[in-house]
This record gives sequence, C-alpha cells and structure tokens, in this order.
Amino acid sequence: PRKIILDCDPGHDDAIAILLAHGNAQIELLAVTTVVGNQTLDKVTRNALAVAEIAGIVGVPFAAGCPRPLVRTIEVAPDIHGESGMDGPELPESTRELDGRHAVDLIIDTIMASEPGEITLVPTGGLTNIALAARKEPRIVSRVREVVLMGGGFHVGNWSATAEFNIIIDPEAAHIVFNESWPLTMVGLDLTHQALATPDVRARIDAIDTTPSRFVGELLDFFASTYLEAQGFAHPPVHDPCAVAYVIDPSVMTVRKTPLDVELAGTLTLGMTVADFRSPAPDDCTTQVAVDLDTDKFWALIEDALRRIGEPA
Ligand SMILES: Nc1ccc([C@@H]2N[C@H](CO)[C@@H](O)[C@H]2O)cc1
Ligand SMILES: [Ca+2]
Repeated sequence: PRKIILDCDPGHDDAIAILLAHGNAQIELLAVTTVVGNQTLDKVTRNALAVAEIAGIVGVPFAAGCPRPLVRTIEVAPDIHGESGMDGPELPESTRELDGRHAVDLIIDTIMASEPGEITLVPTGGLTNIALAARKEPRIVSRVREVVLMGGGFHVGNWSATAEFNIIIDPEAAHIVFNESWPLTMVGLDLTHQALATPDVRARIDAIDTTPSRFVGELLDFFASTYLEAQGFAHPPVHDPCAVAYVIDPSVMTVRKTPLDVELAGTLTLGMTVADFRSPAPDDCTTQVAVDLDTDKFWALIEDALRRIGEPA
C-alpha cells in the first residue's frame, strides 16, 4: 500500500479526503495533521477528530499544527465552510486524544522513522506545516516519495482572480514547498473543478446508506448551498479527495510535467501558482500539474471507500 500523511483543514472536502484515505485498501494512513485554513486551528482540529469518530478511525495519530500562516494574518473561509468549518452535519463530540506532538514534529518523526521513498505527503490545506517541517528537518525532502497537494491552479483562482485559497493564505509557505527538490504534483482548481458532486453522484452515495455516507450527504448538502451562493456553482467541486485519488490510482487524472513557482510580489497575482508551459520542460523539472479527471473512476473510488468503511462499530 501507499503510506501517506494527510495534512488538512477540515473543511467539507478535507473530510471526504480523510474518508477516502481511510476507506481505500491501497492507502495506509499513517497520520492526520491539521493546519489553520478553512477555519481556525481549534475548529479544523475538532472537525478532523469528529471525522475520525464517525468513520471509526483507530490507531492513527492526529496532531494539530500551525495556528496561523508564517508571515500573514489568518484568513478563513466561512462563506463556504461555515462558522464551524464543517457546517451542515451534527458533529459528534470526540473522546479521542490528539498526539502530544505538534503536527510539524509528527510529520518529521514519521518520515525519519520510515525508509526513504516510502511516505507520500498529501497536503489539502495551507502549506504552513509542510514548509516548517522542511525547514526544521531538511532531510525529509529527500526521504519523501512525493508531495501530492490540492492547491493552486494554472488558469483558475478562487480567492482572487489569479490565486487559489490554500496557496494565497500562506504564499510564503507555498513558495518554500514548491521550490524544494521533492517530486511535487499540484492538483489544482483546473482539475478539482471537474470533481462536481452532481445529483447522480449524490444518489449513488445516498444508496450506500451508512452513518459515514449519510455524513457525506449532509456535508454535500451544505457545500452545495454555499458553493451556489458564494461562487455560483450548480454543483460543488469536491477538491481535496482528488489529491488522495491520484495517490491511489494515478490513471484517475492526466498530468503534465511543468515548472511551477509561487508569486510573492504581485499586486494582482500574489499567491498565483505560475506554470511555465513552454516546451520542452527542463529535464530537472520535479513538478507536474494535474489536467484532466476521469470523473467516473474518481467517484467510483469514493463510493468504494464508503462501502469498505461500512457502518463502524
Ligand atoms: N471558496 C473556497 C475556499 C477554500 C476551500 C478549501 N481550499 C481548497 C480549495 O480552494 C480546498 O482544500 C478546500 O478545502 C474551498 C473553497
Ligand atoms: Ca482543504
């Protein structure tokens, strides 16, 4: 199986990414870490533990990370995720204990305790924890198999005309992560805006009829309402599971080797992930962008994971 660390800011779509990672047989979820983003750190951490409760995740350490970006002030996304960060479903109180370590230390310790090339980092929120981990322990960069992140976009923004939320809330952290030497796949909005939870998808999830699938349905109800209201989408794009899906089965999307960098000085372009599509891509290019999603294959992975989770004890 592919061993992954999921660094997230639940977040409706982060929650579905956790369920996909937990439910899929090819993924071994080594740790879940949280970072400020969609909501404050305490809210997204509480939400992550609620998902663990609902899905019956045991034996996986959860750790909280950075409560604010490296340089800038906090910017949350209540218009999409609500005041709790996961509005819609009733969230169970979780009796679970967090790992005693900071997320950055859990990430470092987990990677340094494993063989080189074993662990894949899957960030689905701002990149603050990942940047700090690479600065605190540079050896993780060569030991990580690859970074597969949800964030950015080569022709699309959602928090400004040119920038995507996960990048622009901590562009300095993103600049660090995108410029390390590890292999990096950017699963950006160009790809994730194809992962639309249509009524047909909803019907297939509802037919599973378990506590976790009903939880996903309630997440999608809220996410659909805010995405229509705030961004005019007829159906909500479920961004974060796309990154996990690529780790599970790279054939779920097409990718293109492309130099990437993050704009830190732009007025209109701060936080833009700039893709250089000029051909040929340099031989030493370690970054690629996701382009086209096989939507049937993607949603089949989600449904399969929910079926495998079943009704937790
Ligand atoms: N408007 C909006 C803001 C933030 C997000 C979150 N950031 C990423 C998409 O921009 C996803 O990880 C999602 O959790 C989604 C929509
Ligand atoms: Ca997220």
